Amino acid sequence: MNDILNFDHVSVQRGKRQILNDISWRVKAKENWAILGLNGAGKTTLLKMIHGDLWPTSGSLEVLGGKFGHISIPELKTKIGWVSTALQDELHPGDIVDEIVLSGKFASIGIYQDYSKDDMEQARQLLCNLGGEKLLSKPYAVLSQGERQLVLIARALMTKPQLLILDEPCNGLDLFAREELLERIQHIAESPDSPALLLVSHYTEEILPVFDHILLLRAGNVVATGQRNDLLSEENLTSFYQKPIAVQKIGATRVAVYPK
Ligand SMILES: Nc1ncnc2c1ncn2[C@@H]1O[C@H](COP(=O)(O)OP(=O)(O)OP(=O)(O)O)[C@@H](O)[C@H]1O
Repeated sequence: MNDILNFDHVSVQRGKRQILNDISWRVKAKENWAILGLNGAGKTTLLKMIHGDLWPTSGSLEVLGGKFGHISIPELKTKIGWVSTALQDELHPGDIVDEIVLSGKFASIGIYQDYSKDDMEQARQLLCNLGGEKLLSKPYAVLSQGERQLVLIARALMTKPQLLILDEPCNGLDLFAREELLERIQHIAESPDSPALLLVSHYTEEILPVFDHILLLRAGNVVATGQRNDLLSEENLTSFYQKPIAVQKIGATRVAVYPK
């Protein structure tokens, strides 16, 4: 089976600024990864590259078995689900939820192609599976932040992607909406045909156990990659953030961290 991602000495430079520096990172099939890094570490740049929105300045990158330079980027985009609050800004307030979900089939913002009854049924089913059945005919503008995220996840799943990117999916959610969304994500991860998941979050408590691997990114450099349980220790995170860090267990499997 192909790797999901294979970064081989990838760097990204803008002007004189090195945004990502010599990244070598492999994500194998069936692995789910979380990326941790402070503001400006380069997480969004990394995600944009995976999504084909920008190219490495040097090094070689393979996404879902296709090497950049040899693959069709529009085709790649249909294999990747993308959920981010930044995407919300691109939607039009008047768009109706079913159309937003359907647009995922074409990896576009509006619907520019014909869709079938089956597509419509799939969109409905995806929203129902996420608990959003009541949202189908609502305009996007009236949805709560949590509901908007559900719609974006349903949209991202329309093409049955091989990789689902969740860029700070809990941004702006209240305590309970966040737990609900995390439960939905857990549910997706546990389904037999789940895509590989890639999560970016600033908060370790959002890194569910299904995210079995972690990448620590600091100032454009990969500081560490490894198993979730190994990396989420006080010692590792103190060394990563370069400040004393306390790690507090939440329940059996999750942890919160804060500066000491
Ligand atoms: N096109 C560009 N030209 C110059 N600098 C850029 C460009 N794009 C990003 N940067 C810079 O690269 C750094 C990394 O940006 P990026 O958005 O990838 O960080 P991030 O880890 O996603 O941050 P945050 O957590 O705040 O979203 C930032 O300092 C940003 O200002």
